[in-house]
Amino acid sequence: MVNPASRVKFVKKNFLGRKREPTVRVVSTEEGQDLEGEEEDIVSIMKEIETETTIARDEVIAKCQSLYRESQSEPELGREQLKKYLDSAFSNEFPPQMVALDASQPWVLYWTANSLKVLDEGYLSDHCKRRICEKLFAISESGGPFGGGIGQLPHLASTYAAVSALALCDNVEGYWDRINEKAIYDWLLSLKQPNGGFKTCRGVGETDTRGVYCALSIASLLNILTDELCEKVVDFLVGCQTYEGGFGGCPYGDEAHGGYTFCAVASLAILGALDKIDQSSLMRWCSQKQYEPEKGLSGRTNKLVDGCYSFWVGGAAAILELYGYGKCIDKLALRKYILYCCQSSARYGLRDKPGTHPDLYHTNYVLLGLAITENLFGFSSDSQFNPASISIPSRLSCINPIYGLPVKDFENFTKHFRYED
Ligand SMILES: CC(C)=CCC/C(C)=C/CC/C(C)=C/COP(=O)(O)OP(=O)(O)O
Ligand SMILES: [Zn+2]
Repeated sequence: MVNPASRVKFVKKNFLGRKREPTVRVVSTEEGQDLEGEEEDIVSIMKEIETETTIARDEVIAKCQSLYRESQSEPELGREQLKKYLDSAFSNEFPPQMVALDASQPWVLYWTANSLKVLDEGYLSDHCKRRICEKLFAISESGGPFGGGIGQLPHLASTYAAVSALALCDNVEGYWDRINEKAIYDWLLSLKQPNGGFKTCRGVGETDTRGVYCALSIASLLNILTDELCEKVVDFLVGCQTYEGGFGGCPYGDEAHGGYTFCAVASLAILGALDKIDQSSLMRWCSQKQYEPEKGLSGRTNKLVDGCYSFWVGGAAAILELYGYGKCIDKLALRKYILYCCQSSARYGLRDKPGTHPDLYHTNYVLLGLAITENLFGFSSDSQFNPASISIPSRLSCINPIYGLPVKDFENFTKHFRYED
């Protein structure tokens, strides 16, 4: 048998490059130990591995529990407050401290418009739809691909956000007919890498599952998904599933994370290749991201719950449910986390967790997560998307979990590019 101390030394020297000494502990697995003793052991191990994150988690738990105790009945979603918050994003200039969003202008449009439409299909006015399209076509007069703002290089993430935002605008002023599918297709092909991934930007830019998802979402919405574009993409994605069951950003060598996992699972769904991965370890991983007593979802092992993973992990779980693999998260518990812990009367908008400020990104993904808790996803016998509603109050628009868009908008947009009505 290998001596545990020399094994640790070997791992440390050859694989980890650690600066801190690892803790070695021999745990007895003999049967017949009394339960009391086991509990004591678990407590002492937990104390020994106290870190900045475990301390922060204790604080989050205390805040969530206090909110859960505050009101016996589940709080309602503050629709009117949210509408005001979202409308104000369209009518006010952003303050200078938000300058970093200059490279994410299509994202801001998508988050805001999508949140309004998930709240209520009628909340996005025709005036706003026109302004969104005008802004996007000012970024790319030729109809795509799109950069993050005027004069910026076309990027997969901003083109994904722009196309998603346009999908919400109901072909107002005929803008859908001005989208340049051919230019977008040629550009997507130029970003393709030999390993099956997509570079996010010509010349510069990283290659990971986010880029794959953006490329496939754009191409499938616009009906330009060809075999050439899809070549080796499944291999790239399959290689991103880690030993934990979730997906990292790149094949063979990345930590499983909710954001990358959503991108991989949604991409595999678009490619009809969910059967190529280990679904049961993926489902176990998704379940393990939901914590008690917080009830929300975290993005990776031993990290904190955050409202946006209601969609990144909740959406991956909804896609698995849609394709008949069963349930892997507790939707009613997630709903509780969202309604009790992600909204506050002090500030409009939805947030990551108690103690953080709301923002447009979290508002969109928390709302998408809440929408997921209101439906059971599945297909009808003739293979049509056929969600069933769960009877709970606060009906949001039913969403397509693969695209993060209301079903109605997804259907109108994709029909347009299939039949050119
Ligand atoms: C379509 C598209 C572009 C999707 C983006 C998906 C997404 C949210 C990716 C997240 C990437 C990442 C490593 C976050 C870690 O943040 P952190 O370390 O601050 O958070 P954590 O502690 O919760 O892991
Ligand atoms: Zn977040």
